[in-house]
Amino acid sequence: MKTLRVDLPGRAYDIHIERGALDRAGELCRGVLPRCTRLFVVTDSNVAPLHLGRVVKSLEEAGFETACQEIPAGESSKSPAMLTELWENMMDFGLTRTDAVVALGGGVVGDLAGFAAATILRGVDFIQIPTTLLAQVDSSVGGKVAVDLRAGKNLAGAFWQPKLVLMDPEVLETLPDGVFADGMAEVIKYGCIQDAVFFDFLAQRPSRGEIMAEIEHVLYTCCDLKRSVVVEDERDVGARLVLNFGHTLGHAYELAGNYTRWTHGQAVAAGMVRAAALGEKLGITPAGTGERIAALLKAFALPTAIPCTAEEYAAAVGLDKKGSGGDIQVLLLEEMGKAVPHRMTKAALLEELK
Ligand SMILES: NC(=O)c1ccc[n+]([C@@H]2O[C@H](COP(=O)([O-])OP(=O)(O)OC[C@H]3O[C@@H](n4cnc5c(N)ncnc54)[C@H](O)[C@@H]3O)[C@@H](O)[C@H]2O)c1
Ligand SMILES: O=C(O)C(=O)C[C@@H](O)[C@H](O)[C@H](O)COP(=O)(O)O
Ligand SMILES: [Zn+2]
Repeated sequence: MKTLRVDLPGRAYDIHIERGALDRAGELCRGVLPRCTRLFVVTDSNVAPLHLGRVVKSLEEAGFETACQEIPAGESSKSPAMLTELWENMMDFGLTRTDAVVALGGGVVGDLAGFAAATILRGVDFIQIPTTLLAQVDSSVGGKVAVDLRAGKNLAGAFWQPKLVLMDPEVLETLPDGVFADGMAEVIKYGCIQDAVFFDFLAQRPSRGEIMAEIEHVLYTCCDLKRSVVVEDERDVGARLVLNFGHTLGHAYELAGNYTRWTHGQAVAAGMVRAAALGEKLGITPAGTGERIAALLKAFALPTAIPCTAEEYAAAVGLDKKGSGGDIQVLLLEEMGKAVPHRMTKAALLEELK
């Protein structure tokens, strides 16, 4: 069992990593929600049959009254329409300001349920129980919650920190290989942006079996890296920007695939390789860095290039939250393990991407 503290003033919380933790969800939630009587649990159609029963049993044994909403699995559920449905069902359940929302699932469930928690009754407590590798190493930590709009990804959202992140590495055993690989894209991202030693550690373990043999170390390392930047810059204006490495172009690839062709992890994988190539061309990233990243991504069958038109790049660059006016901050690697924001005009970036 390992615990990390996200030490934000007034909003500090633990990331609890423990095999079998799903069966302790009740007592662990009770520890951070002493006055709560009702829990509204959001999960999806794949996770519900696999893991929901154990969680609800444990929550009810700890004295919580529960209601569960199972959303259809997939990115299309991260929508304003689904958010409205959640709000209405929360009120029908009788949720009050001292009650809470539980997100049991991957990044889609976490982002959607988290935004519902941030907004219902002007904000109620929220617990993250991430069940994908991506959600465990990235989306459940740091409080970015959102839904997608027609125009693009994560365009309506909030910063709303959970009261607890409870992760059970055993739930990763039921993941399809492709979903495990999506998580590896964000795992590899941490090596690229913050920790060259961790990148080498991953490069020496280029398979699901080898990563799972060290899973507690992997989860702890990624969450610790994310925790460190979130504590420094919760609102994503400085240090936290590094977590967006590969995402400006990644969001363009998700858009190019109409949010169905490519998963977030796949799009980020190709986005990191393209960003490394851009950095190499601009003389900021050491030659050969993109190849090293691509080789590791390929070991997990992740794409290293995704077709995208100039219009799709322009649309995504225009919506990127790191942009203001005609400028954008692109994350580039100064060296393996060190990402830096690089300010350039949107026009110059689009020219480079041609
Ligand atoms: N908030 C953040 O900081 C942040 C960070 C990274 C990504 N994201 C968002 O996260 C989303 C992607 O998350 P994701 O990759 O977890 O996708 P996802 O939530 O769609 O989950 C992927 C698939 O795995 C299934 N699944 C989940 N847990 C399972 C389990 N234990 N066993 C079997 N199947 C399981 C799901 O039903 C789904 O079909 C994107 O919307 C992305 O924008 C947010
Ligand atoms: O937590 C962060 O900060 C991140 O940027 C993590 C990313 O992996 C994640 O995909 C995030 O949702 C992207 O946010 P956005 O601000 O680019 O919408
Ligand atoms: Zn991401």
